[in-house]
Amino acid sequence: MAALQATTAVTAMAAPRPAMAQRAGFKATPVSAIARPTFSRTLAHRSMKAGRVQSRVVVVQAASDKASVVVIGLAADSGCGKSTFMRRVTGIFGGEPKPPAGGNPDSNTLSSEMTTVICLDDYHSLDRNGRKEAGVTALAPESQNFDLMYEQVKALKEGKTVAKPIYNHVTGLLDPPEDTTSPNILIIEGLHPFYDDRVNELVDFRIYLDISDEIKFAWKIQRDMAERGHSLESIKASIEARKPDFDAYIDPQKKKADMIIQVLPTQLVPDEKEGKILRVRLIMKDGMKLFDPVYLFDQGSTVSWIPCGRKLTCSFPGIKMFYGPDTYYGEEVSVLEMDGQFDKLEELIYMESHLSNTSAKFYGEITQQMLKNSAFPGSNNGTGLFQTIVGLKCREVYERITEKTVARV
Ligand SMILES: Nc1ncnc2c1ncn2[C@@H]1O[C@H](COP(=O)(O)OP(=O)(O)OP(=O)(O)O)[C@@H](O)[C@H]1O
Ligand SMILES: O=C(CO)[C@H](O)[C@H](O)COP(=O)(O)O
Repeated sequence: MAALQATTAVTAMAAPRPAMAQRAGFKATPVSAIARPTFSRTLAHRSMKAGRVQSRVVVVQAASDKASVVVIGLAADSGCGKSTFMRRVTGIFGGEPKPPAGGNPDSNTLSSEMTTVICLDDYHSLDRNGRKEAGVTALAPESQNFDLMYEQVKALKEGKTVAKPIYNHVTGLLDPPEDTTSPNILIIEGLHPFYDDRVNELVDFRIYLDISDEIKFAWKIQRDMAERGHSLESIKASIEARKPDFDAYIDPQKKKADMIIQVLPTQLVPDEKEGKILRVRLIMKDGMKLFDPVYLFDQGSTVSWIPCGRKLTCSFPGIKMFYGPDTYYGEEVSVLEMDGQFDKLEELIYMESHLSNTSAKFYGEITQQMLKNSAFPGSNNGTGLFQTIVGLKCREVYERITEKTVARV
């Protein structure tokens, strides 16, 4: 059975974490003033046989003067739009996210000037063959190395460099580790960012993409059948095989999330099963120190709004917005909902002007981001709109924790 065993010994001084900024007392510091780590040396002792990687990884690094690394967690099942979401979020911080230069072409890591996105699939402890032999899915906790995940996310948060394993989705094997340096914003995305309490504690802002079974199925068919040549039966079988572990280990993480984007079939067209028109809900925890929930018209009220008419062009079935307070697993939340889709993306500015607490830095920033990313899936509906708003919230969380100002892009 293939297994990855890695121990990470880290000798470095942890940078102190500043007290959380009070909103009123922000001091603007240019992004260019953010310090980078000064020195890093990695010793990796590896022995590799077919299907088996044993790795002892020692990261030695001098104390970093980095003020604070903000960790954002994104949880979702596979094929639920994490990559698309990440492109929207990282775009808000500027720069083009790229895999590590000159490294493994199958690396799952994407870095830009301010952000690094690591995929938690890299902490699979069993490779594809190992899971097959053990009779477990990739969603099961026994397929993950949570000890290493915790050590490395903690080290990255402390400004250190780590030798992170790579799960190769092409070969299904665990590849030799890649050096990962500490960014300003670390995004951990995957199946289990909030499952292990130690890892969960390190996360500053938790996001969950909750895609209903009907829509997940429609997206899987679209991608795996149309683009990857899989049969309908094999897609159905793969979804069914994953379902018990998804329900047991992935889905419950949404209770721990600060914001949830829930994607459901539309209620505007009876029996619409193709997943083309979506009802999308942004569920936001109330009373959080690091962000304020978005609201429509009047905070705390319950509002239903059909924006279609003279100011917003809508073809059938139109758009219906909803906003109101609710409870979610016993916690107070605010919910913003959009059912339907836009005809003309540039007219989104009309809807944007009725939303408050969006964390936009200027009038029309949401519309500008949506137009910039108009080729991404979901750009004409609530998935793109709410992913963009959550991206702006990521920036707000970063600015509140670090007391730095991110330049507008
Ligand atoms: N908002 C959306 N609207 C419509 N389709 C979408 C949307 N987001 C994703 N999809 C569909 O789902 C597929 C998977 O999206 P994406 O690659 O972003 O997901 P993922 O969670 O990163 O997947 P994986 O973990 O399997 O790599 C896309 O190819 C697209 O067909
Ligand atoms: O759920 C998943 C996370 O994206 C993958 O299925 C898991 O990582 C296993 O990958 P593969 O199917 O390439 O062996």
